[in-house]
Amino acid sequence: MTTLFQHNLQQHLELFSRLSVLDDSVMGAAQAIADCLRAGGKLMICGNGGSAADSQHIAAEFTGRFIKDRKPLAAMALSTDSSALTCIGNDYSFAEIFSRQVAGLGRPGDCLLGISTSGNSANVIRAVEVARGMGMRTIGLLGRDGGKLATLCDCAIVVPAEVTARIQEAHILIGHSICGAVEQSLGLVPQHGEAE
Ligand SMILES: O=C(CO)[C@@H](O)[C@H](O)[C@H](O)[C@H](O)COP(=O)(O)O
Ligand SMILES: [Zn+2]
Repeated sequence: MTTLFQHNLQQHLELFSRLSVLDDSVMGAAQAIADCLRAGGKLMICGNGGSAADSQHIAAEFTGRFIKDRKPLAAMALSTDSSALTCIGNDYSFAEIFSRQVAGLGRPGDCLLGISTSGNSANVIRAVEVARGMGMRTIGLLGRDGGKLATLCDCAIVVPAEVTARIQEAHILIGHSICGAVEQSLGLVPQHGEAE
């Protein structure tokens, strides 16, 4: 009888063994973000629950540091301001908690990264709709069949799995990879494999 941990580990390893199919979409997303930052734009990130945590984790890799010391990069999570979230959720609707921040803080040329394992969270969908209307680039970090966000986003990264926890584990690998690839594209760190 395998333990729950062994079961989860097998699922995780099986999924991760298939993730190289996402190489083009992950590197395409990194290129879009690097181009945005190079032009003076910023990256906004949103998601619910575990994906809210992933949003702030990834944003902090940009503004703080990832692996090596380098200049801060412009990124922000839209899941962290409890006053904005409760005001917008209370006075408007929960579906608007991210979109209203995008409308207030976003600028044409900025990027929005929406994280959703189902691809169907209404507040992430609204944020992407508003961002698109403002001339921002939109990237979906998704799972399952990608949901509604798969067709709505300029770039969709759809983790081919059904279990929310496994999808989230893949999302953070992808988030780290995007951050590293952006640093490389901006010339802030050596290319991987180069002597350091
Ligand atoms: O972390 C987990 C489950 O692993 C949960 O908090 C999960 O993120 C929440 O149920 C979210 O509301 C799910 O939303 P989404 O990924 O479908 O957009
Ligand atoms: Zn989780």
